[in-house]
Amino acid sequence: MQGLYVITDGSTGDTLLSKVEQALRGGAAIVQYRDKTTDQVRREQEAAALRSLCQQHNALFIINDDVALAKAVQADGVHVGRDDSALSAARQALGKATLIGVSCYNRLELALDAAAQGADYIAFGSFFPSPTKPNAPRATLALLQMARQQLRLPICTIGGITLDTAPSLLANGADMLAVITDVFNSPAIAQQAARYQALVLAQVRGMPHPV
Ligand SMILES: Cc1ncc(COP(=O)(O)OP(=O)(O)O)c(N)n1
Ligand SMILES: Cc1ncsc1CCOP(=O)(O)O
Ligand SMILES: [Mg+2]
Repeated sequence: MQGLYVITDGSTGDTLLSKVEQALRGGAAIVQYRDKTTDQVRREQEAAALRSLCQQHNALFIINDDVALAKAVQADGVHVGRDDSALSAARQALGKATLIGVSCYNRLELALDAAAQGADYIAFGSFFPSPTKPNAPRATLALLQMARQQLRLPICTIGGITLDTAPSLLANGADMLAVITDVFNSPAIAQQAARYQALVLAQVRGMPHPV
């Protein structure tokens, strides 16, 4: 797993679909549906629509928090944090073929534990002040470097990421850049997503080839 990982910004209905479609056109590799409401009917409709949109663009589709919804719409994966289902329960409900991502905040020990329990990727953050989650714990580039050395799993970074800060995350071992505001608040979403994908490609191309 690698590239721009966009997370929906709370938009609903046609606005949501249009914003995600633009991000996918720009090259987003992964889309997470993050909707904190309890409107189950709308949530299921939107998740199903986003799933087909992602399929059309060969992007992975991940559901935030809700293991049952991920199962209902056959999403590619689910993302869980400390207030959500345990990784073991999510794995039991979803099986081996579904991706499970785990939030590890600023704690390497959580990531090592998640890796040992079979997580498919782990996420650290917030790396920068986040307009979406201003009180999120702050992670450092030093933590990211250590995690890169100790973990074989794909590493996702999140929190206040912009085009200016993204290169520092990629240079220190991030595989994925999870972004809400800097993509979905952009007046030109597709172009903004394409700029992120270009940064990821530049990093991959600049990396020394394994011997
Ligand atoms: C890719 C990614 N990383 C971290 C989070 C945060 O998850 P969590 O701590 O469960 O907080 P909420 O997003 O549920 O408020 C995420 N969603 N995605
Ligand atoms: C869900 C989440 N977890 C830590 S920061 C964050 C929000 C990231 O959004 P933004 O890109 O707007 O800072
Ligand atoms: Mg959560």
